Amino acid sequence: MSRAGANGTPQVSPQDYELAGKVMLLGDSGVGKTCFLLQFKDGAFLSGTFIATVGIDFRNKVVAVDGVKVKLQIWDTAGQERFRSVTHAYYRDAQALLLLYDITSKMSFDNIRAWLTEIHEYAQKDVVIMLLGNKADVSSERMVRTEDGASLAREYGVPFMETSAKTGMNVELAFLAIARELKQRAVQLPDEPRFQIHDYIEAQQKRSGCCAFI
Ligand SMILES: Nc1nc2c(ncn2[C@@H]2O[C@H](COP(=O)(O)OP(=O)(O)OP(=O)(O)O)[C@@H](O)[C@H]2O)c(=O)[nH]1
Ligand SMILES: [Mg+2]
Repeated sequence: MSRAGANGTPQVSPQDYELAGKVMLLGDSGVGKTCFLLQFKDGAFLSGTFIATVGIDFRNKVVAVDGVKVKLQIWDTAGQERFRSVTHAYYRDAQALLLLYDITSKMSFDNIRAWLTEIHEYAQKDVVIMLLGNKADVSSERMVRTEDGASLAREYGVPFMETSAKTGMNVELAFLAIARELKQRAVQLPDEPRFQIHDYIEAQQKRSGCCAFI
């Protein structure tokens, strides 16, 4: 996390935000990373032909956390194996990683352990990780049970949610939870209780009447 202006980018001027953090989207090709980012950025879903990301791309979005503007610089990586060496180079700069699988693809879920091994190899030790089971809207083709996602996340001590880049379910919550965690790390007041990302997600999901699986 950096103060505004320390690593300003051309797309958002420094006065538009007070803190900045880098977030990376990871997971197998086709799990919905690009759609997840576009849903958050533009509130739109691109259905139809799947166009696999080549290499890496990023988008900025500024969100407000308790009156503090946090600029999330979100890196959308290619899930295809042949781009791995390109994306590895970016892990070290990331403060947060959203790791996605597709609930309709057992293989994408089985590969999560390998992704976590890569993360431990290449990312910063204190990186914030969140596991997301995407495409929750296609329940008829579900191949991964919600409990299995939740128990894998528990095993690794990371928060977990099912999401849909199509309907927008839990998309904003995932990014807001990350922004809040990054803000708390950057501006921790002495008497302020430590922010707990798990508790925050659970409370937000209860408020929205949705499902907490963390
Ligand atoms: N029903 C449904 N389809 C989705 C969802 N998210 C993505 N898709 C579809 O899944 C396909 C792959 O989505 P992408 O976002 O391009 O996948 P990706 O993870 O970026 O793939 P790579 O760039 O190759 O790593 C597309 O055809 C999307 O329309 C979702 O939440 N629900
Ligand atoms: Mg993509």
